[in-house]
Amino acid sequence: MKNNDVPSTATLPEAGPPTTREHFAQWRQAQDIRQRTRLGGFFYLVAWCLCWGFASRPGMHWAAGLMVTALFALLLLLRLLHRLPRQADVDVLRRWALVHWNLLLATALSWGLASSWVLATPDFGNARLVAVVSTVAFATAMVFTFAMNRPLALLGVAFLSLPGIAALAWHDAQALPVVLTLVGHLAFLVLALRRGHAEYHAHTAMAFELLDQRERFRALSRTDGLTQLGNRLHFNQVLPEMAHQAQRSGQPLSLAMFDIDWFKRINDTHGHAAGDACLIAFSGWLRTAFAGPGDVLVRLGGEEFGVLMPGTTAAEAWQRAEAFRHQVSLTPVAWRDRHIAVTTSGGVGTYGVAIDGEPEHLVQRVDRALYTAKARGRNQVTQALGDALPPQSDLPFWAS
Ligand SMILES: Nc1nc2c(ncn2[C@@H]2O[C@H](COP(=O)(O)OP(=O)(O)OP(=O)(O)O)[C@@H](O)[C@H]2O)c(=O)[nH]1
Repeated sequence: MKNNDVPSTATLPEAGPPTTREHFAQWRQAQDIRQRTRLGGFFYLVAWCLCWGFASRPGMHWAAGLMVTALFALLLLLRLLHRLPRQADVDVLRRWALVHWNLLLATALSWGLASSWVLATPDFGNARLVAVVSTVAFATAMVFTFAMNRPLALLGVAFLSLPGIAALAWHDAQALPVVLTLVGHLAFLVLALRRGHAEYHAHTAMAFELLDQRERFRALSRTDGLTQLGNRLHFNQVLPEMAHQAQRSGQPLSLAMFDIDWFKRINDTHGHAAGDACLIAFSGWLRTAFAGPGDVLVRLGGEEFGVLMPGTTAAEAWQRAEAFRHQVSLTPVAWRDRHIAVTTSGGVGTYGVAIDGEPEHLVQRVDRALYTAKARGRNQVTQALGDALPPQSDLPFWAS
């Protein structure tokens, strides 16, 4: 971002949600998957332990049972350990989601195979009911929790349900009503997934619209409509941040304030539209003259402008302001068939914790310097009291 523009929708704070539609959708999906996957792994482990523990002859299958327990414990651990990357771009998020989906599908397939073993093995006795009920619960949860990715959720449901249904149909002729009920439930889940998927993405799109509009309004509320520079609200927000940053980094932070001289006279002589043209031209000159990295330009109100220059010493700031003033005095504003001569007065100051304390004090010092420049006859730049004056050798030739 160029700092002389107010923050756009593409420049949210680091911790905020992404600001492009695709990035936001991917970010939100990853967040939802991460949040919704937390408890899932526990349920599979618990359901398996119930099946195994309530088998009528559990001792017969201790080795296999233990291995399945270890498998679900491992999958649970992997799901918990697979954390979301911070500040990730779209591709990183997409890859993360894919890896996590693989863990979810591996868990679903493991459950499908384990439950089919339970259902096909008479030793498990009443635990077979636990397996059927758990399968129904897991498949339903898969549809309602992970509807964001329809094909993968469908695959998960198939992994969870089909092995058990096949085992029941194959090994137990009396289970036909149960099999039919499970197939009916499966059909309901497919339909529910279709609707849930559409609703999930509609909701995400709406959330993005709201966020985007909020950012647009925020940027608009901080932009001056005539010059498209930041406005005073923007200035009031960035000044303390930049002062704090300067304090932390030990780098200087300078402020220049400019006021167009005899602006009322320009309005009265050439009309309000000509005055507006001067303000627009003036802001364009500011953009050209103060295009340093991190420079922040604002229209403080009326015909008054401010420039925050991070990493700029008092002497450098004064030189830049003085060079700008000189350039303005040489460049008339072309408006219709006229050339309107414009001059500006300026005040310059550098933030110092010892002198200023609060950044607002720097504004007062620079404002006073600006009024001194006006009082001394205009078309000049004055250094704020408390700042070190630039050595004479550093002054440009026209100012010495
Ligand atoms: N065209 C135009 N005029 C504006 C705008 N905002 C403020 N003004 C005018 O700017 C003028 C400012 O006049 P003053 O505050 O008296 O200052 P000045 O005439 O520049 O005199 P000094 O600052 O003392 O040199 C007023 O006439 C305002 O109406 C604007 O957006 N467009």
